[in-house]
Amino acid sequence: MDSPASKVVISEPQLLNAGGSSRRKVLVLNTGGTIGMLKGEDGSLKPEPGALELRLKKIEELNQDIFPQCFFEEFDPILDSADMCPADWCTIARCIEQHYYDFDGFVVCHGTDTMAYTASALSFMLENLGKPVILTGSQLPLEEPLTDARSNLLRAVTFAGRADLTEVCIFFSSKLYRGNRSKKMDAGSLSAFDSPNFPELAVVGTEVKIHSRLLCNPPKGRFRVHMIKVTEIVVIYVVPGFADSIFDAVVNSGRVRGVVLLLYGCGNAPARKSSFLQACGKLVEAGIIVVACSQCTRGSVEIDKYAVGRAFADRGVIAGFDMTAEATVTKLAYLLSRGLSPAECRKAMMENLRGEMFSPAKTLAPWSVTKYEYRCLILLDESPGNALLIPKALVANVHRLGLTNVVVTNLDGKKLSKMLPRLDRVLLDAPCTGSGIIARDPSVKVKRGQKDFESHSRLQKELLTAAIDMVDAGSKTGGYIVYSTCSVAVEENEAVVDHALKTRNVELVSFTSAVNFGVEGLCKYRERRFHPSLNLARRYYPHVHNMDGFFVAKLKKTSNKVPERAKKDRSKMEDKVWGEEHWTSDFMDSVVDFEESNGSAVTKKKKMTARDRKKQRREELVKARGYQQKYPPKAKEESAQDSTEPLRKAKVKSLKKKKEKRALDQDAAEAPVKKTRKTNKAKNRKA
Ligand SMILES: NC(=O)C[C@H](N)C(=O)O
Repeated sequence: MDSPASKVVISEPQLLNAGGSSRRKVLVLNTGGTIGMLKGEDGSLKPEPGALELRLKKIEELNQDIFPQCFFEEFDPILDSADMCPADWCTIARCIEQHYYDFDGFVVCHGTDTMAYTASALSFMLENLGKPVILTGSQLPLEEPLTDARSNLLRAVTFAGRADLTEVCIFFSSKLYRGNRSKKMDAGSLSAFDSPNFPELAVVGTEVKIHSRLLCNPPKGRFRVHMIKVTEIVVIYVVPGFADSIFDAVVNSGRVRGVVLLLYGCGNAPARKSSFLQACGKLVEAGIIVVACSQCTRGSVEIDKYAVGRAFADRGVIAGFDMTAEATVTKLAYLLSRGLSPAECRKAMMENLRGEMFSPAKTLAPWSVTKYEYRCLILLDESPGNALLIPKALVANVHRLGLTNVVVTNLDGKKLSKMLPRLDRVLLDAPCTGSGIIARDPSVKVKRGQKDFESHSRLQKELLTAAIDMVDAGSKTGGYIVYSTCSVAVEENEAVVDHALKTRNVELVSFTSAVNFGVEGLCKYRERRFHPSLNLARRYYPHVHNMDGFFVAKLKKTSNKVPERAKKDRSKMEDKVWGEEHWTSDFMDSVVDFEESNGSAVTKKKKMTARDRKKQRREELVKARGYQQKYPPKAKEESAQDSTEPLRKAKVKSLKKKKEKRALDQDAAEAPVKKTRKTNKAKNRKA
């Protein structure tokens, strides 16, 4: 740390653009680099204080609503990044700490040459970071007409305004990378960066594609800043036939605290020449942390894969797995600066702290397995039996979780229990209707019908039963089944678990204290009743928990025996024979005759006569014409009687009688006239 550290004049940061204060606020901190350089008289590029701020203020687009409100601060002096040192990383970290609660995000303008080191260092120094810190720069100065600075900076600012990013990133040439995974790969290209062992977090094309599942989880603790004070770290790039005696100098100096060895391939070095091996042993004995990284940009160090590598592991050299050299060096410096003992430091070096590596050690923690030799089987529910297509997102998730020894298959999940030995744990994230994503995709409301819920529920019950059958109840490390769906439907959640509780020897158990949010599973829903222990399951709702709707239940298998299923009543009747020879008098007496009055089903079944049909049609017609409403039946109190039918019949009868009588009277009245006419006619004829 020989060069003097830069300072940030912490005053009031300068506002760069107009716009309402309702916009998110981003602080742009210029540390230097080509982005703000100007050509000197000799034609060489030099950092020019104030030049970047001036240029930025002229960018009209920054005033548009899509950009956050930007404020500006600058290093004093601003530096070519080749001149930056850990003290400058501390200056950046301090500036962020100072303004942490004033801004929603931070952009650090930085030279490209050591940007990956600064990004890695900041990722460790800023513990529990809950806001985006985006480093960016350019290969050409902002002054140049065809510069890449402008688009890099404008994009970096928009990413810094996002609430879902809570980590240190590098944005360069249309891609957003995790800071401690990135590397400057090209000295001349405008796409200078890459993150060789980890997918990019976002890609900018005609639209921005964020790979949300790769992002670091929001922090659970308070934001804290740690400074890097220990810088006595040596990086040795191993080449064939080099002199081992230089190691003595390292050991004898008494100052070196850490050594990063850049070895061949997956962590190999010459072991036949025992002097190198012995020298490494001496370093470890002296309390120096020796970490092996690879000279290859892609892949991971597996120090014990080859005999030559194993010899180093036996001497206490630890693997840096798939970390970049930049991340390894800065992580080592950070851990040593935190005052950890060599043993603690070695342990932490192999743990994944900020997404910088995928280390088995870290991922084993939630699985509470102490060895690395475990296997994770991932079953895809896509097209069972067809050629296996592993989705990119799955690969990315495996990386994110740091899973190793993963087997992916698309065999039929219901048959899997017969193909595998008993397992310790199974996580069944069952295929579901996805009703929980309603907030993100409201179209599920119309896409899913009752049949989907029923069919999914059936499949889920089968899969959960199969998953339980796969687990060994006697497992010392597990015997657990976790069932989850991204649905909020009772049919797909509580009903499925309840079915498992009835058909297998399992019980619901509570989650660890880490799962400290969500609401309890339902024990009753409308007419349905579930096992009371279903309150141990957890439900998550989009409108309450600000996430997709989700259900999760943890089951512990209590026995490998499959319980006898309770027989249904009808099974008792199976041995009854309905042959004629069994029609004994007793049997015939037991037959129940349904009375017409109370056996509505029987009456319904009675064949309708033409008269009945006519009557029914008439009633329907009357109803359709609304006569009932216009002339409601008077007999309200009459309805209190058993039936209105006899009354109605009596009324009809009397009406009929009246009608007949009237007709007779009419006939009687008409009859003499006819007679007279007849007599007249007869008289006439006679005459
Ligand atoms: N493109 C650049 O920014 C390179 C410059 N030398 C720097 O790292 O500061």
